[in-house]
Amino acid sequence: MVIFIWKNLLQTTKERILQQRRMSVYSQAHGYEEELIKKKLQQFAGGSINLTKEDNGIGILTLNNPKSMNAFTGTMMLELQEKVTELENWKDGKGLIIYGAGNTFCSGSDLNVVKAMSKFQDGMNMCMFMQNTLTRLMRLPLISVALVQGKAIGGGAELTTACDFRLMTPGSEIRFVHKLMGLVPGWGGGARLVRIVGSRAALQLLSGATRVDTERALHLGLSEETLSSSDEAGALEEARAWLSQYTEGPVSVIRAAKEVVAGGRELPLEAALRTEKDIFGTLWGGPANLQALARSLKHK
Ligand SMILES: CC[C@H](C(=O)O)C(=O)SCCNC(=O)CCNC(=O)[C@H](O)C(C)(C)COP(=O)(O)OP(=O)(O)OC[C@H]1O[C@@H](n2cnc3c(N)ncnc32)[C@H](O)[C@@H]1OP(=O)(O)O
Repeated sequence: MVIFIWKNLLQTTKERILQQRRMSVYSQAHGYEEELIKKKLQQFAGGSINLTKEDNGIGILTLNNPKSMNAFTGTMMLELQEKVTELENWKDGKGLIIYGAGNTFCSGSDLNVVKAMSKFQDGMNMCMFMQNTLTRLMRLPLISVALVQGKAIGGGAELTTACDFRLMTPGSEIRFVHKLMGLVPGWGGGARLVRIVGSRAALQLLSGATRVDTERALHLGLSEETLSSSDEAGALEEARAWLSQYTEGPVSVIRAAKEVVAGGRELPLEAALRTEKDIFGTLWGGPANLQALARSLKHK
């Protein structure tokens, strides 16, 4: 019995590691040294990333380092990776809201970490670590929303692009300040921005380090909506209500919808079509499908 449980546990762990690798961009083959960068990031402590999983299937991820405008310390980067793993294993999840504590979103990497990691290989490893984490976040079978209050700067702006949608509160802004630091985005925010706003607008935002206010974000399609609340509790409630219009319904169907879109977003057409067929197959003749067929089929 003990051997059976042990073997099962090993198998599950192995499957999880394989799944994480499948969802990531970089491995050792790309010169990525994950254990080394994790050890280094551990040295820069402070703040936290908190996750609450609500009964309605919506997860709330809080960036919590308000004294530094929620800048990412090393341990926050590590915690973000852990929370993404937890979300990958949350089978009842349908949606995710990411927001920052203290009425502001995130001011990117902690500048103390940036300064201490100025060696080439450290920068490359940190870049690959964050790209892996944010790619896995983007590929979660959850409909995700970045709730932008205050400022989303540098890596904070990049994080918003790893979500399916962005909602902004009055007076908030998104700004890719990398040019002003002699850089370009490194957390995958440049590549994702092109897919959200198109290459011309993305080039303007990166090469101009342009402040994107709520009006411009709406115009560019970077934001879905400007919320009416400016305070944390009110904005969070509005974001929940906005998201719930898309997360209402059976878990299997909502997650499948996200997976089909994620495939369509990233894969060449034929591969996306095959992915869609496979996901369709998981629903056809399933409980949600049969229940719907048994009900009235008029969609008035
Ligand atoms: C490798 C690039 C990386 C990436 O994209 O991958 C990055 O993200 S690099 C970081 C990019 N971000 C910045 O450069 C932000 C720098 N900070 C600012 O421009 C301002 O602080 C701002 C606009 C975020 C907020 O300005 P505001 O006037 O509203 O507040 P304060 O400046 O007084 O800030 C309060 C407090 O927070 C500290 N702070 C803010 N951002 C960071 C940060 N990224 N790292 C560390 N600390 C940060 C700021 O120093 C103040 O602390 P205090 O002790 O009061 O001086």
